[in-house]
Amino acid sequence: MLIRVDDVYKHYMRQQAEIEVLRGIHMEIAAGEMVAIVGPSGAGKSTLLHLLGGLDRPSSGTIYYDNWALHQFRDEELADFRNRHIGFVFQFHHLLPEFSALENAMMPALIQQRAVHEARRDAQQLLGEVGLGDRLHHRPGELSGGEQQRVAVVRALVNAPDVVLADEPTGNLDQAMGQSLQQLLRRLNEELGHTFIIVTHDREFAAQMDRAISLVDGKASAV
Ligand SMILES: Nc1ncnc2c1ncn2[C@@H]1O[C@H](COP(=O)(O)OP(=O)(O)OP(=O)(O)O)[C@@H](O)[C@H]1O
Repeated sequence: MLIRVDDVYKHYMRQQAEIEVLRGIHMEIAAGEMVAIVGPSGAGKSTLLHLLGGLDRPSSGTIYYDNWALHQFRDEELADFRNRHIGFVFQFHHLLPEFSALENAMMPALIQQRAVHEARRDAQQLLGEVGLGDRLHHRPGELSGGEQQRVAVVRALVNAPDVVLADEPTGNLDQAMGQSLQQLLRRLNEELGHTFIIVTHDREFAAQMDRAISLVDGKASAV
């Protein structure tokens, strides 16, 4: 699925003053690409990722997924679109503490009202692929940070989304765990062919991807 961002602006109101965070973003991302979004703190990287994921709406401009313009969807349609086509991985993985790794990973499939046995099969297979085949019934509190982050990656992939959006997925991991997660994301991109858009401060990680887009002063440019 081709993603096209056309002249997107985003401003926030703060203490009655308008701050313009994104000022006319243009970009295109092809199916299967793995793209880094880099830029200084406060540049609007997370803001852009939220807009791409339909978690928030631009102040003006349009985001297209193939021929669908996100702004044409009503809120509930957007939520459904998100659940079908987009997987999210955040820095703090937001796993549900009362549920096992397997149950957490199945959650988006159950929300999509897929059959429980299918959800379980897909989540279990992906957990095996990320090396957690023997951790299925552990709760998040019984897993290491890197293991929790891998569960969050599986949860993002379980509905076979077209696009995976990740916001600093390695941000709270130590170096070794961060690197192993980077390699895992790269391998999943190559093997499964999902499009990955990843906000990262890590230059080495950005350099491993197909390309990087830099956000500075509210505008995007190729690195
Ligand atoms: N909901 C909001 N209301 C008001 N201002 C906001 C809101 N969300 C973000 N901002 C502001 O927009 C700017 C961009 O924030 P954003 O989180 O997108 O930056 P970032 O590039 O992801 O930064 P970092 O690398 O530090 O995470 C910041 O100045 C931030 O304070």
